[in-house]
Order: sequence, then structure tokens, then C-alpha cells
Amino acid sequence: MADTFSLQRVLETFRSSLSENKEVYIKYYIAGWQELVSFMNSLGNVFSFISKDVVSKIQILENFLSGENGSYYVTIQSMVKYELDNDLVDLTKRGSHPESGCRTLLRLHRALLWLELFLERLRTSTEDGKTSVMCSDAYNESLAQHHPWLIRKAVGVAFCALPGRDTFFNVMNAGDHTQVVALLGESLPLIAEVYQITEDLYVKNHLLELP
Ligand SMILES: CCCCCCCCCCCCC/C=C/[C@@H](O)[C@H](COP(=O)(O)O)NC(=O)CCCCCCCCCCCCCCC
Repeated sequence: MADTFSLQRVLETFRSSLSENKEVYIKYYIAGWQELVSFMNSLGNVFSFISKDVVSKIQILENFLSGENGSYYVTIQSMVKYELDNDLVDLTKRGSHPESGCRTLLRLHRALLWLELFLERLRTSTEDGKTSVMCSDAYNESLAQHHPWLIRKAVGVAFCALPGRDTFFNVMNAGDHTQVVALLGESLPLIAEVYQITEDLYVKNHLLELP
């Protein structure tokens, strides 16, 4: 993985995560998150409590993927089927499977909605738009509903440390502002599609409230 973040690469990883018959490859899904983590790290240490959590979730999924049952973890669809068929998911309260693939991925899935909402705000923002406001509005509409008070507070503090819109656009390494906006326009439908496919699968299997 290259050191500098590029929005283009995030787009490519999420594109690779969709199979021809619209299944989602876990390998690329977590690679996309890895790229986003490296971006967040470049923004400063205030975000390290967030990136640590994402990294540990990526690690859990990576371990499943490279473990002896790895072939069942190739796509989100195969993972859900395998873990449910074999009673490997704590469905109502945490018990013998506190770190199932299904519940771990659900956390990232919820965060993907935040990302989608945030990037859409960024894409349509005007020059005087404040990234901290875009971030927290997107957060309140998505992830916040799943976080306890203390985390919401900490996240609020982190948002205040976000760089302005200009810096944000620059660190995305996707050219000038117009090009970034165009690339965001190209990325968002893909991210939304990955999100929706996962959402439908989780709804169908009653997995949206996994502890
Ligand atoms: C660049 C701005 C970064 C702002 C990030 C906003 C999202 C806020 C997420 C806050 C997470 C707080 C840390 C703790 C979380 C956990 O408690 C909680 C529950 O887990 P548990 O059930 O195992 O206990 N974990 C989660 O909900 C997963 C959170 C994942 C957050 C991912 C955020 C990644 C942000 C990537 C930034 C990329 C910017 C995009 C620019 C192109």
C-alpha cells in the first residue's frame, strides 16, 4: 500500500469489492477501510482512538479470511450464511461469539453510511462549508444512534480538530477542487451500492441489531 492517500484508490477498492453477481468481497471491503484509516491518520493524533477501533475490526475480519475457514469469508454473503448456519453469531446478547464476522462487519457497515452522507455533503458543499459541521451532521444521522454518550462526546471533540474544506480537498490527492468533486460524484454511487447490498442482506437475515 502506498503511503499517500488517494481518493482514486478508495474508489478502485470499493469497485473491486463488487462481484459480477453483486456479492461483496470482504478482502476489498476491508482494503477500502484500510485506505480510509491511512487518510484519517494523516489528519492527526486526535483521530487515533477512531482509527484503532477500525483497525481492530479490520484485523478480526482479516483473521477470519486467512484462517482455516477462510473460504467461507470470501464474500459478505458467504460469511453471513456460514456463520448463521453454524451458530457462530451472538444474536441477542454477547455470549460465546462476541466477535463474529457478522457483528464486526455491521460496525463498519454503519460507518459506511456515515461516510456516504459525509462525502455527499462534501461534494455538494460551497467554498465556505465547514467540514466539522458536515461531519457531525452526517454522524448524527447515522452512527451516533449506535454510540453511547461518552463516545458521542469524544467524537464531537475530534470533529473540531478537522482541517478546513481546502485542506481536505488537497489531501485527497485527486487534483483540483473540480476534479475532486467529479471523483466524489463517481465514487458515491459505488459506495451507496455496496452499502445497500449489505443493508438488504442484513435486513433479510435480521442482523441489524447484533450486539
Ligand atoms: C476524517 C474524519 C474522521 C471522522 C470519523 C467519523 C466517524 C466517527 C466514528 C467514531 C468511532 C468511535 C470509536 C469507537 C467506536 C466503537 O465503540 C464502535 C462500536 O464498536 P463495538 O461495538 O465493538 O464496541 N465502533 C464503531 O462504531 C465503528 C466506527 C468506525 C468509524 C470509522 C470512521 C472512519 C473514518 C474514515 C475517514 C475518511 C474520510 C473520508 C475522506 C475521503
